[in-house]
Amino acid sequence: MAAVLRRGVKLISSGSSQLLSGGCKHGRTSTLCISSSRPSSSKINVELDSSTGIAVMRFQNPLVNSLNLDFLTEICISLEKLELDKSCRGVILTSAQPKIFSAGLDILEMYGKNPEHYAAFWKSVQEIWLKLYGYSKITIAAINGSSPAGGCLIALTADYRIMADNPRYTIGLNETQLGIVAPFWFKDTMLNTVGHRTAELSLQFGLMYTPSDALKINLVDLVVPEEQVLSTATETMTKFLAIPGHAREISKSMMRKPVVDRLLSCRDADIKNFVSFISKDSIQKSLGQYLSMLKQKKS
Ligand SMILES: CCCCCCCCC/C=C/C(=O)SCCNC(=O)CCNC(=O)[C@H](O)C(C)(C)COP(=O)(O)OP(=O)(O)OC[C@H]1O[C@@H](n2cnc3c(N)ncnc32)[C@H](O)[C@@H]1OP(=O)(O)O
Repeated sequence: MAAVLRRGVKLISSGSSQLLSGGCKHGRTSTLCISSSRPSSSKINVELDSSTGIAVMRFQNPLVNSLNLDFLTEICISLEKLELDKSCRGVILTSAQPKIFSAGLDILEMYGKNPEHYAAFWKSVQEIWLKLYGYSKITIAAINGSSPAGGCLIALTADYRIMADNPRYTIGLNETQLGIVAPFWFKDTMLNTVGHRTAELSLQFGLMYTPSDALKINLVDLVVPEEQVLSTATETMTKFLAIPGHAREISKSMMRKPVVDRLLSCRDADIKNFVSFISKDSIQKSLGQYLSMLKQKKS
């Protein structure tokens, strides 16, 4: 998978992404950059500081980092590469888009399409969750904007969540507000983070929380001024990295594996369930109304 381009520079190419080691310099540290072979179309940017082993993965899928099939696939491929790369010890997930961490699943992937498309899309949603929730390396979400539904799920898979202290930003699993239902593995991820009662209320009402409220229910671990989100994430990563890696990794797996295994044991059934649910006329109608509401909000 890796090809040596010149001394200290390696290229790993898969799909639309390339991984260059030692190819860029940022300040005093040499970094490893992943960018698209067609830079203008890349939906993520990854920089790995080879001196610390910390990678920063920035989501850059305009306008709002909505998670469509291509974007999910690109994130997954990059995560896989980083997981295989021995020089990477942890990944910080953040956004390059202003004010938005991720708008969640791209509603257009779930609206007005055929069952084959819904199945392929849902498989990629499963894939990203399985990859992130079961990720062997440390992940920290540097939440520098709003993060509804699938965006919240991505943040929830991280080992630690740091959110920008801006009351305009909200985070939560708001699926019921769209007339849809967070599947059991979204629910389990929430439950394992905030506890049963809070998850139950949160899911039924589709609650979105401001950073300070999210902190109160442990949906995020830390709220810091916006300009400090990334530096705090790096400091926190350093603390994680001080723990013997093998022991930390086994502890993480012990907490998460049963939940991961639960989805692994019924992936096909879960896809069938999603396709049948999302194809219902009533659900399509709800999604259509929600999309119109989003558009009207502007006018
Ligand atoms: C039984 C179980 C079985 C399984 C049952 C099924 C389970 C499904 C689980 C679903 C999980 C999800 O993530 S569902 C997705 C939930 N996501 C949301 O509800 C987010 C909705 N969006 C927002 O709240 C806002 O857009 C927000 C992200 C905060 C940004 O606000 P802004 O004012 O900055 O920007 P806006 O003007 O609103 O948005 C900019 C443009 O992006 C579009 N846009 C915004 N969010 C979008 C999205 N998620 N998908 C597509 N497009 C989106 C808008 O329509 C605009 O399009 P133009 O007008 O064309 O420019």
